[in-house]
Amino acid sequence: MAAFPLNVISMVENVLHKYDERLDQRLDERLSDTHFASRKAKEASLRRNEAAKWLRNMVGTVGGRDLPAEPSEEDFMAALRNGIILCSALNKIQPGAVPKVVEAPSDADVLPDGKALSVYQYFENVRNFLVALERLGLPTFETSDLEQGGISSRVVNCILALKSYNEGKLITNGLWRYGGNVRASNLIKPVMSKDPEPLKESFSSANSDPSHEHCEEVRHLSGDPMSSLNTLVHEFFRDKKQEDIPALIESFLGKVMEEFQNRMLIQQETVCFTLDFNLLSATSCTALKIHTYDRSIIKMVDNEDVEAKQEKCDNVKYNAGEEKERIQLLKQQQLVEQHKESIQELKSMVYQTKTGMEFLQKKHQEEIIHLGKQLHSIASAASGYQRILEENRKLYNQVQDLKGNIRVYCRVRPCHHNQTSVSNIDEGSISLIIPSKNGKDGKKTFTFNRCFGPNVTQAEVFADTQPLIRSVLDGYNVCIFAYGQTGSGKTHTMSGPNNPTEETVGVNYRALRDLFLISEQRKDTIHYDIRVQMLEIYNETVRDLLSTDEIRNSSLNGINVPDANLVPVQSTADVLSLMDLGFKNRAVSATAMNDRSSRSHSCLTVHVHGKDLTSGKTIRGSIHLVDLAGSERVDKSEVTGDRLKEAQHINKSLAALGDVISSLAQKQQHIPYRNSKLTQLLQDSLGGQAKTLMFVHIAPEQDALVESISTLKFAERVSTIELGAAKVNKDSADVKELKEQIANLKAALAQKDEEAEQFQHPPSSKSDLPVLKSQLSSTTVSSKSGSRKIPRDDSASSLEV
Ligand SMILES: Nc1ncnc2c1ncn2[C@@H]1O[C@H](COP(=O)(O)OP(=O)(O)OP(=O)(O)O)[C@@H](O)[C@H]1O
Repeated sequence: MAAFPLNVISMVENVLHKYDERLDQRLDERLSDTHFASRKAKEASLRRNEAAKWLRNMVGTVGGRDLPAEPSEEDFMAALRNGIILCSALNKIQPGAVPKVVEAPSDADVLPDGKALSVYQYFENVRNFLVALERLGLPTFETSDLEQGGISSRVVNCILALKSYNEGKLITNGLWRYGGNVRASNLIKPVMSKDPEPLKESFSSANSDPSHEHCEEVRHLSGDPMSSLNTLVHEFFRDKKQEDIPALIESFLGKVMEEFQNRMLIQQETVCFTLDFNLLSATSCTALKIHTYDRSIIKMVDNEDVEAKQEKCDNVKYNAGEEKERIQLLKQQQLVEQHKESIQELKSMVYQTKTGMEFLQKKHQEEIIHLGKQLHSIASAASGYQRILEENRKLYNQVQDLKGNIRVYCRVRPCHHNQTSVSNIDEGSISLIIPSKNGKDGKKTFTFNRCFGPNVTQAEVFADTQPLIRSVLDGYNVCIFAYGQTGSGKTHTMSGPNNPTEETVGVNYRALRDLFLISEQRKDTIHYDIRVQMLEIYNETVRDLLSTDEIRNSSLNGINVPDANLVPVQSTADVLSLMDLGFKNRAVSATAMNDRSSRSHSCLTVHVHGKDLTSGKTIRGSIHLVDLAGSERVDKSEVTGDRLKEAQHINKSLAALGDVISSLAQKQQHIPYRNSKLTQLLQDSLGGQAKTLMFVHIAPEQDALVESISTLKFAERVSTIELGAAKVNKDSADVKELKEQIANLKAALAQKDEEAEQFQHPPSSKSDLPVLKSQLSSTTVSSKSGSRKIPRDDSASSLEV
């Protein structure tokens, strides 16, 4: 039984070691992170350095080789591998512990195969060292731990235990006990045994160990600190039966493990607490060390002197200071790590934001392109809308053409002073402000085919008139006349201002220019004969403005003034010089209201006779460009005498025009064309199958409001007149042939007349001739002028000039 204790201790250590490993493993699992691993490695290197330092102090240079102060794990193991340093250190502490140390060979002794000697040394020295340690009850290690891949921490633990043993020996003067409460290092790291065999095997091996008695003996002799535990165990098992021992050991170990668990729990809690402050293993070790040292010191107080205690305290404080520095360093490192992590996070946020921005930019670009496309389609839809509006207007005009209504365009000249009576003008309507006595101004709106404001140019006004000019060359009768009170802009529209420029020239000039342009374009297919007539109606008398001589009354041209001069023209310039002549002849006199006011109605008529060069068909068209005299209120114009008479005539003729228009509007049977020369002149254009356009003019000044309203009312009535669809004045080939036959007959008849006159003096049958002449008179073509008289409706009797 006496042989058991050592092996029991060893077994206890094995069990504790296993248990400790399990605890470590659990802790490692809980604390498994890279920081912990690195700190563990640091801790191991510190411990290794501590062991190396102590060995250097103890043995100095061995075999000419110096152990490095801070060796790497590999260097450390290599230095200890031959066991010389270890044995030397142990012999210094416990002289003779290793009786024979195989020294390192000198260079000369080195065998060619140096490895063989090295293995021998290693085996002998290390084995002896471990046996000696075992005898001292100190933790040992496996010989293989000194090899590469061995557990170096066991070796370090062993050396540090030896160091503690030495220190304890010094302090307690040889009474230091390894193990029990005072074995500080055991609390930090439980002692490792070289032999973790199962319990039963340990027993049997312990039983068969022949050296146990010797060990016991040595322990007693050397004052071995294990002796008390051994004695205790020995005493405990002395009276026990052999077969009960395993059960007893197990119960004993159970108690030991319970105690160990409690201690480990404290360690674990300390580690966890330290973890909470992110100061992992270093702090826990430090805390445990301090705690252990403190406990050691407290225990030592009873037996040790104050000096030793003080030294220990200093040691502890020094260690604590070092640990504090280390903790601070770790804290800083951790802060740096945290900052690095934050920077990393920020970087990833910046990257994400950048990516987001790029995505948004891309999306915005796509949206802009999409919007651009939409805008484009809206713009084209808008232009399409404008085009449709324009087409609508044209269609409306075409409908008007088909219905034969007189087209009415309203034009407002610029206001001569600030107060205007016109509130609004848009494309088809004009609104006038109607002041009322109660201060609430009213508004009256009039609708026409087109309305032109004060800023509309001459070209824009003519643009809507242009298609009518083409119609003249296609064989239609067209009448454009300007109506409005005196000074409202009639002459400006029809002729332009005094000394007109290319931009300001009026409808007359533009119409004629177009006529010549189109006739020139068609000259290869149609030959046009264009003649101009210029008349005025002054005080109910029709005057030929193109004749300075007496006006002949001989030509019959299918117009209402057959005897007026019809002057052939080749170009616009010809027409302009004729117009000059006509204006000079026109009766113009100054009035208080408008010093350019013409006191007569003027009418420029262009007759077009076209002959198709291939078919021989002929067409006749004409255009009347009429500038009516201005209506005026006699009382307002302050005229007397002749001027009063002129004004009365003008008003009378305009009233007659109004009557004709209202009769036409009411579709009456009898239309009073004959009531004035003006209505007679315009008869074809008002009631016939012509295309008629009236420019109604408004003076926007407020004092002209009454005239403006009556003018616009009159114009509205005019716009309702249906003329019937316009017809082309075309002669068919048959009619043409008949006309030629008539001409031939006429010539033959004239010839016969002459012959008869020659043979019969005085002719007895002369009375027949007038009858024949009268029968033919309506179809006679003047050989001088080349014009013809077309049979006419009774109501459209010719005007006398
Ligand atoms: N649209 C316009 N733009 C600029 N000036 C204009 C316009 N219409 C008329 N005027 C000017 O107003 C004045 C009167 O115009 P205009 O002589 O044409 O009137 P009118 O109706 O012919 O007069 P009257 O009936 O007495 O002959 C002229 O000086 C003319 O230049």
